[in-house]
Amino acid sequence: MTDRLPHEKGFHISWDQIHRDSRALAWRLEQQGPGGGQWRAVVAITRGGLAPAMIIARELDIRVVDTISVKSYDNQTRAEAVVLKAPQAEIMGDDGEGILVIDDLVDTGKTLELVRKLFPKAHFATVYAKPLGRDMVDSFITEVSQDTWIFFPWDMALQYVEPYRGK
Ligand SMILES: O=P(O)(O)OC[C@H]1O[C@H](OP(=O)(O)OP(=O)(O)O)[C@H](O)[C@@H]1O
Ligand code: HPA
Ligand SMILES: [Mg+2]
Repeated sequence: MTDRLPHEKGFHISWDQIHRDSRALAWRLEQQGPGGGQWRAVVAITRGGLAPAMIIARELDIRVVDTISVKSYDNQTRAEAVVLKAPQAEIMGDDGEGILVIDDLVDTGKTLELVRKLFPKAHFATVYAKPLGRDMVDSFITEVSQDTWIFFPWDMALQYVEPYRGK
């Protein structure tokens, strides 16, 4: 299945912004570990979840960090989500209880739906969320509208722009 979603607006996130928003998410997650204690591990949904997961693991002093690789988009075109690499079975346990699964954003929710099926008791957190996928995530920081495409700093480069008052 593939479908092309219209994205009327762009939301451009700087490194500074994702750092601040990921820290805010870490602080929100601090009290929510199993029994109010420490999370057993952080699992990043690669690739987009890697940078936020690193910041969150650092803030919460979690040293066990693993990844699950899910691919679901080619540029702005959505395709069926597939797991390309699973996290270590000993880390995840039977159902993911006590594990913090981190992604940069939830859009349609298909990626998280797939990971949730595998680890139903994990806690799912994203930095940004769109309305269609919001119910798939347990914690997030900022919501944007469904017709907004979020541009992350790792996908962008600084470049010259002409002055507003041209020649
Ligand atoms: O809620 P959904 O509609 O499933 O979309 C959200 C997912 O899509 C993007 O990943 P992508 O599959 O593009 O891979 P990437 O992280 O490697 O860029 C994003 O990083 C999320 O993981
Ligand atoms: O808005 C988005 N931005 C970047 N990657 C994405 N993957 C799904 N939605 C998005
Ligand atoms: Mg991703």
